[in-house]
Amino acid sequence: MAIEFTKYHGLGNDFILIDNRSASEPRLTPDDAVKWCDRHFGIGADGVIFALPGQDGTDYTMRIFNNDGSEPEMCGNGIRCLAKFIAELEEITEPRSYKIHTLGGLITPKLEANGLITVDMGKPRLLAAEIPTTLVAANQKVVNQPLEVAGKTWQVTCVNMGNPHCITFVDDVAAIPLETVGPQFETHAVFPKKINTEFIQVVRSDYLKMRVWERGAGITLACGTGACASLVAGVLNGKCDRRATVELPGGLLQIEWSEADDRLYMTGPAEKTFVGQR
Ligand SMILES: N[C@H](CCC[C@H](N)C(=O)O)C(=O)O
Repeated sequence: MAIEFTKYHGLGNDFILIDNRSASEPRLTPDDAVKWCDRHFGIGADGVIFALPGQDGTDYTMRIFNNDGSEPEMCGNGIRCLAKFIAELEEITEPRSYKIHTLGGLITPKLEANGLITVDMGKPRLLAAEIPTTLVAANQKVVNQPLEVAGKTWQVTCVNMGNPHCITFVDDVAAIPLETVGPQFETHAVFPKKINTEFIQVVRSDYLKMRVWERGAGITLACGTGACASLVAGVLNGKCDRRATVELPGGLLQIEWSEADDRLYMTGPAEKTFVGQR
């Protein structure tokens, strides 16, 4: 039987969204996700996102499969797309928040009157055991630590935003050979659950430029959890303010790491591109 889907993107980080409210398990398997995400033989996407019934008092549950079939804990651009998708399913037009259960914890996106979505992304986790990584002792933070990748020593900072991130500050993000170094970071032995890798150029203390190699998806045009992790890394290294614009190849995100509650807040768009069935 054909399955309906809606295609969304958050700054070019694109997803196939599936209405999964009638079942507690995703309607597609990880292998299906690989086929559906193929940009030549399938629909084409960075991942598949399922709107499942809520649990533990939440409105909904989000599960996501990367386009390699792996299942990450969280997705920042994806949860903005999910919020808009749900509002469409519920025929809601006025601003409202949703409590979403994810494998990375409770995440709360809020539809704003201006069409943007502000997401409470929760608190960063900074200890090596929480990333996870074996780069330093389990109870230590990973800030500005040397890591050998592709024959070069990089100074890295690691942050978990539900999913794991490794951030490196560089003078010119455009000069980074992402296709070469990305996979070698992703599968490095010090990251037992693999890693998302962000390269950051500090333009001003309130403006960062970012490129990303995503775990399970490769080069994407934007990464919401990565933008949050990168701002945290910038603050930890004394390179940026707690509120900054992050410029990604797909567009801009506004990120704040609240001093008051230690939580990250991300504001950005989500756009519907088409509907279909397969
Ligand atoms: N590939 C990521 C999940 C998607 C994250 C990204 N698209 C975002 O917007 O946060 C991972 O395996 O952790």
